[in-house]
Amino acid sequence: MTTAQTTPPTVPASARKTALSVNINKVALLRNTRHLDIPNVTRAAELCLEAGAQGITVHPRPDERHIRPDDVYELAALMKDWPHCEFNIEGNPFHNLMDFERNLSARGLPLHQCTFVPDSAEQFTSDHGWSFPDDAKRLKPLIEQVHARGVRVSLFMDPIPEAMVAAKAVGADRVEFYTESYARAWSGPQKNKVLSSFVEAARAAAAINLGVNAGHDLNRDNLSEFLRAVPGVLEVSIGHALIADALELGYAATVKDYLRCINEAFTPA
Ligand SMILES: CC(=O)[C@@H](O)[C@H](O)COP(=O)(O)O
Ligand SMILES: NCC(=O)COP(=O)(O)O
Repeated sequence: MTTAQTTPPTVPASARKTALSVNINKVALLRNTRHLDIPNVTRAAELCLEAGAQGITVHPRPDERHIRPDDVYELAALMKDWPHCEFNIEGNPFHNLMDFERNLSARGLPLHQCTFVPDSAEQFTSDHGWSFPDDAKRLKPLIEQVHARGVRVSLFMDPIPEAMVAAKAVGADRVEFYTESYARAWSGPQKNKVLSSFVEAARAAAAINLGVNAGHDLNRDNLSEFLRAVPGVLEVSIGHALIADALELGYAATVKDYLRCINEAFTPA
């Protein structure tokens, strides 16, 4: 029995409150502009966890523009002190992601979730999900390898209802909805139309017991409305806007305000 296939949750996904996983890529980006280890990435993660974040996410890109290999292993060591919180690593499994997953397992360091993202090595930022059926055959064995080491697999996906069955068929435990289209539409007339695609995709995922995460360009303005509308989101991973907010408010106050936004979505209107 792997972690990925552990006993189903006692609380139905639709009733569970969404977990906040803080992506700390941008702390590393700032750190990398000097040779001083300021700001310290691990300390940033610790402060976010102390403030109530339920997880930490990193996306160690091949060009090491922000998160570097040492950050991954130091953060995993930190997570040993936070057994009820999760460590999520994002990346392209055909680049460097599998090496991190294998090495963490070999070193006995915690890793709870791998999020497969189809980014090219030099991509500016993540901007699309996996394509089915094109990607199915090559993804399936990698998902099996990660499962064999007891780690959950989430596939970064656009909110396409028909694609949920294909994601489940290749063995994914969850999908992570790429939410940039929602963030871009949030202040305009297309918001509800765009939001409905996420609602339909979430319903399609729930119908086949496929978990739903979400992330990219979520912030304190758009988060509550998304979670109130889209059923059963288990985890949001938020980095860019949250770290920008923390430059103004500090990590602790910022994390608590994002948790407030999440709680607001689960509070009857
Ligand atoms: C997969 C995704 O949408 C983001 O988590 C991604 O990690 C952002 O990467 P950058 O922080 O390099 O823009
Ligand atoms: N998977 C999304 C993530 O980890 C952070 O995305 P963003 O908030 O930095 O856009």
